[in-house]
Amino acid sequence: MVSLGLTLNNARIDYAGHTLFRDLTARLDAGSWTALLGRSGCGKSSLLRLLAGLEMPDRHQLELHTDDGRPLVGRIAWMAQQDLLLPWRRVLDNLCLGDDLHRRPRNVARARELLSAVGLEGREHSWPDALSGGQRQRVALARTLYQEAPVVMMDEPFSAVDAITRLELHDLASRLLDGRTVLMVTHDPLEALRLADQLLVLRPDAREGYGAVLDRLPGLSPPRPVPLDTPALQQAQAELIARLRDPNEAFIPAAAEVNA
Ligand SMILES: Nc1ncnc2c1ncn2[C@@H]1O[C@H](COP(=O)(O)OP(=O)(O)OP(=O)(O)O)[C@@H](O)[C@H]1O
Repeated sequence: MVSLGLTLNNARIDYAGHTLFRDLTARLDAGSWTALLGRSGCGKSSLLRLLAGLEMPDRHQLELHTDDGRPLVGRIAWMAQQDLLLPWRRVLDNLCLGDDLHRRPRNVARARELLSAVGLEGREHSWPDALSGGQRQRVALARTLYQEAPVVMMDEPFSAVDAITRLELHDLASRLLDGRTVLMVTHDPLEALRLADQLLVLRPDAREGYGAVLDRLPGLSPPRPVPLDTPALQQAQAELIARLRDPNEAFIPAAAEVNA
């Protein structure tokens, strides 16, 4: 699969006459992983939905450029906090849902391969209700990968599972999504720092009526995910939390660890 970079300019959303943000600009390099952070209600999910071309109420605007100049439509996979598995379809049927909807032939071998990659070999005929939350998120990850989209948008994909499962999913996602351009909303600074090549932080703009602005912060250097015992990870986590609390706080991971 060919990696695809994106540039967005002049992103704006207004809800009920209130400006959530305007004039936002960002660059998602081909094959890179970007974490989108910010306080609750600042507009992260709305920005993700805008980029993904999902339905937006009220006034909105976006100039989105793909590196190959072709439309992004049909080249995005979406993964949400809730696994969004259909309870009346077995695991394999959930993976192949897109094929069935578009009346395309299924690639059952690939679906099985992906289920095996996420540790669910032999569960293709299970009902979603018979799986744990972590297993269901693994199916959701396999379904995201099955779509073979070069761009993946994820809205708090690992927030509903326990801490250890979350770490396991970081390993899996990082390995399996390698080469895709990923934009992930997360509330978890550790998750952002372990996985992302750059961090985008939405924060309130001091200017009246402007809504939120987007700050770009560098990620830590590879490997991905950054191992938990990396000293720079602990330091960067503390700095990022301080920065999320107060946008004037410095965020300067040790120079040797900076990826930008
Ligand atoms: N469809 C909508 N109509 C009107 N207002 C909306 C709509 N969707 C979101 N909002 C408002 O826009 C603001 C931003 O919501 P959004 O869900 O994008 O924030 P968020 O940063 O993702 O929040 P959280 O971290 O809590 O998930 C909130 O004040 C929300 O109430």
